[in-house]
Parts: sequence; C-alpha cells; structure tokens
Amino acid sequence: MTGSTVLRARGLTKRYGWNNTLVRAVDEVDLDVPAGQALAIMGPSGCGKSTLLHLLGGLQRPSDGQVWLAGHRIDTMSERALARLRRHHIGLVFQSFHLMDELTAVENVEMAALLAGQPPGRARRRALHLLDRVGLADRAAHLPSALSGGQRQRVAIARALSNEPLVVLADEPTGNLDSAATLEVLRLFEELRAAGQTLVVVTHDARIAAVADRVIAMRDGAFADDSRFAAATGTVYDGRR
Ligand SMILES: Nc1ncnc2c1ncn2[C@@H]1O[C@H](COP(=O)(O)OP(=O)(O)OP(=O)(O)O)[C@@H](O)[C@H]1O
Repeated sequence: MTGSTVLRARGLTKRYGWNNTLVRAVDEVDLDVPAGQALAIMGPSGCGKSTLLHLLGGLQRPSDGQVWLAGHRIDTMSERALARLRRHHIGLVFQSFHLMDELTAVENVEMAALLAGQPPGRARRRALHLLDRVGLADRAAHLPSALSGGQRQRVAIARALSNEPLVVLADEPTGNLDSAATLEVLRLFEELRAAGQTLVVVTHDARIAAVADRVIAMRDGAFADDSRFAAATGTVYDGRR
C-alpha cells in the first residue's frame, strides 16, 4: 500500500449537546494519513483527541464530515459493516488495555484473530508469533492479572496486530504505565514504525510523539498550526494536513 492513503477525513466534526451546552469536540478536521506513517496527535485534556480517534476508527459517528479507510467511506456504513471492518482492518489499543481477564495472554490475542476469520490453528500460531514479537513468549499462558501493566499493554498491542490491520489506533497507550513500562511500549512502537505499520497515536507523552514521523497539535477540536509546539517537544511539526 506504499504511497496510498490509509485514512482520510474531510470536514470531520463531532458536536455534543446543543445551545448553551454545545461542545464542538472535533471541529472540521481534514486529515490524510499515508500508508506507513506513524502519526502522533497531542494536545491539552479535552481538546478532542480521543473523539477524533474514535471517529477515525468508526467507533463513533461524526455529526458532519466524511471518513475513508483505504478508500472506503466508513461514516455512512451500517453498524454491522463497521464492526466487520474494525475486526478485519483496524487495530485498537486503549489506555486501560481492555484485555479479557479470564483468558490467558495467548487466548486474548488468538480471540481477536479468530474473530477476524482466521482458522483456529493459524490463529493460535499467529498469536504465539505476535507474543514473541512483543517479547512475551514466556508469558503466553499467564492471565492478565499475573502480568505487569507494561506486559498487559504489550499483549494488547499483540492483539491489535492479530488481524494484520491497515492501521493501529492507540488512545493514550502509556497513560496508565510507569516510566519503565512506558519505555517497553515506546520500543515496541519504534519497531512497528520501522516495520512500516501505519499508526495513529493519541498521547500526552512527548517521548511517544518523538518516535512519530509526524506530530499534530490539537486545540479546541481543531489542528493547531504551531511550530513552537514542535520545538518544545523536539519533534517535527508537519503543517500538511
Ligand atoms: N459523550 C460526551 N458528551 C458530551 N461531551 C463530551 C462527550 N465526550 C466528550 N465530550 C467533550 O468533548 C470534548 C473532547 O473530549 P475528548 O475526550 O475527545 O478530549 P481529549 O483531548 O481526548 O481529552 P483527554 O486528553 O482528557 O482524554 C471535551 O470537552 C469533552 O468534555
């Protein structure tokens, strides 16, 4: 998919409430994410980062505007088609991991591969391979409760990769982690980026943003054209949308 656009948004808007309670959480955002790009979205609490990520991943519907994933318009898709698209083509990583507590590490990853339609034997092999890739081959049979925060998030990242996603969308992936665990996840994102995985990461952490190809600052639901932000975080601000 080199050279193609994996995610495209035009005039993307999400409003909550009405009249004097109206909030424009995302306000007419235009965005193109080319294949292989690692994009970080930063900005103050409440500026709309999570809402934008949810709109891009088809987890929420926009009030206005359009979203395309690999050329397919997703904002008008049926719920059923959207769920299928997420299972097959999007990898999601959340701040609080969202692992299934009663399943082992390998079963958590395997479950996602099975839901994406892989046959059982292949799904298990892929799950073991991905756990090895995130450095957790020796923790495959552990329940999430027996893993550290950083290990849980690495399982969640392995799970997000189980369907060979067109894009991984991560919402504050290090928000619940201490410094050492953040570094584990950071290294993993660096590896994913080097492997050409398209990534969109919402983060408060300048260390995560520093490994991105591109950093966008958000303010009040829109992209801020602020080169000082790039200087402050030691990253390259790319004014292109
Ligand atoms: N379900 C909702 N109903 C009403 N307002 C909402 C809802 N969800 C989010 N908002 C508002 O939309 C705005 C953007 O929220 P969002 O969670 O996207 O911000 P954020 O940048 O991800 O914040 P944080 O960094 O704290 O997670 C905020 O003002 C928030 O209060």
